Amino acid sequence: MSVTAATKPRDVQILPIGTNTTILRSRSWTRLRFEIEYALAKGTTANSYLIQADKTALIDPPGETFTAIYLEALTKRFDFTRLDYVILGHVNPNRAATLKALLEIAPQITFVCSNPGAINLRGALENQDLQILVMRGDETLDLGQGHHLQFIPTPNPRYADELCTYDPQTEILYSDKLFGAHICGDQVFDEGWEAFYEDRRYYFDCLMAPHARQVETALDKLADLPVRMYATGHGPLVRYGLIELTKAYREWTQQQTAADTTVALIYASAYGNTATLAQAIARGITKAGVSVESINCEFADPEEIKAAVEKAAGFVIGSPTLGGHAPTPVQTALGIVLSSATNNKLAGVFGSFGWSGEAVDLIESKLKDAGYRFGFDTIRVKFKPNELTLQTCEEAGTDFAQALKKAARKSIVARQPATNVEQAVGRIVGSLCVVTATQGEVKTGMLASWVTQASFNPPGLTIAVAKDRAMEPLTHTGNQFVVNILAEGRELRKQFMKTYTPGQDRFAGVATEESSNGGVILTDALAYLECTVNNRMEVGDHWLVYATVNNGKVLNQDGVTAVHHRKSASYY
Ligand SMILES: Cc1cc2nc3c(=O)[nH]c(=O)nc-3n(C[C@H](O)[C@H](O)[C@H](O)COP(=O)(O)O)c2cc1C
Repeated sequence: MSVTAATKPRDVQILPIGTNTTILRSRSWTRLRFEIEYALAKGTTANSYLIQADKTALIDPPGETFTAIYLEALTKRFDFTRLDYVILGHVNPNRAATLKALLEIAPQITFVCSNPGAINLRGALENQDLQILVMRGDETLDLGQGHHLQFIPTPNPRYADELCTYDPQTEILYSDKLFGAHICGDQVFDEGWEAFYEDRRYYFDCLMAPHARQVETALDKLADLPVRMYATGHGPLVRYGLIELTKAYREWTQQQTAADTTVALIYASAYGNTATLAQAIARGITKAGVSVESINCEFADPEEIKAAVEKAAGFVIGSPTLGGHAPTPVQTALGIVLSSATNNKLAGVFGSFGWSGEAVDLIESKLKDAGYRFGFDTIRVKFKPNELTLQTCEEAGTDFAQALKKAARKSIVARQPATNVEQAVGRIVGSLCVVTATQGEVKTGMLASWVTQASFNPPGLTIAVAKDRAMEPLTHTGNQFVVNILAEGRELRKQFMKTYTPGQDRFAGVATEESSNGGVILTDALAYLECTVNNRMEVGDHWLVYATVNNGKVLNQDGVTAVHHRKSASYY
């Protein structure tokens, strides 16, 4: 049997990367969890580092799915009685099992983390007596032989305890969540870094864009360090493309902070489920060109919440239900929202619950009573989200953003007549197609008329996909889709011109078959083409997706290709 990503076992890859410095990459070849940041399904690596100078420090041991194999790999190369410090870029409950196991074999460990990290750590390990060195920004840690470590707190709403570590000996910045990517492979460094660009951008869009302001502050704090390498928490290390990636992070954050329309995304999450929903909603909003100011109300002060709500065109509140209530920080935030948000702002509510879900009901009813309009139907998810609930969240976020953009356009100008250029460009015609794609349980389809043959050998085509289309996440390099070319006639066209609610089945009532690449063939189409995405290019408000055609067939020999005629380039 051949070893594919789906069957490849998890392992730990070990390599020296600098003086006295080793990386241990815990590799997961398949999608790790149902969180939007893993949606490209390329696996990931949890990167940990070992610095062995006069003193020894271990940075960021992995989560519990790796506890056994990670410790086994380390035991073969390292004497645990020599381990002095464990440095944590952030503390998440998932790491607790590994840290507890480490403490058992090396009880002398001193943990090194930020102040909020220390609070999380004592909670996660259920131990108030841990030895912890708290790094607030000015303190350093000398491991000897030039490894005089500096620490830079880079907090954000999702990881309030984030801490970067800089080693002047090797000029390595241990950047935790910053600059990462979810990709698994044999390559440790980023030679040929352009190939990772798409994944890094997607990772940024999911994880960084909703708190671009804090990312900008982090970039400012890190700007003066002479860094030779970003030792990231996930994916290949950044060495060759360091300058370009730093510049790209600046540009991407500025795109967010400069956007005209903002949504305040206010939430709390005790166990991470509501935070996962928040991230998917944020992704849906930002991909439609509206920026998100995300606020974790556990760590935000009232003034910050008030300012974000006043500035925003809409707000979305998320809460878990704990003991029949919304947690106190959410109740406080709701009070601030009700007293500071005028009721022409668009509202949305979501949350994870276990059995009764009172928190979401309470927030929804208070907002309704206060007269707010809702940008999507309230989202209630039982415990952990799955692929479908995440898709629903993403699409709900996009609907929310589109409603805001529409309102903003209306308030500026009545529809302007098409310009000469728009009229002329509008005369370009394309055949009318329905592009369909499947990933796991998610099936989607969209009407497209910007489909063009692009190459003959291999047979290839381009499709322009608007950035806010539901389909967009399924059109990344390596994804497969089917182009169903429609025949003249309105039936199929009508089905896909409807407006769909988030997560709604777009194929209900339509005759379909499964294609050999797992996609959806519309049996009543004129022809279909099975394609694999080869490349994508950012072109203004669209992604231009180049795909090669692996298979295809004419289904209706007598039909004529439906063509989409328009009067102007400014609408579809
Ligand atoms: C201590 C505790 C109390 C809970 N109380 C409720 C409850 O009263 N009603 C309910 O629907 N779910 C309850 N749950 C389930 C949580 O709402 C559920 O685990 C949810 O996914 C947590 O979301 P979070 O990960 O964003 O914190 C409770 C869970 C815990 C741990």
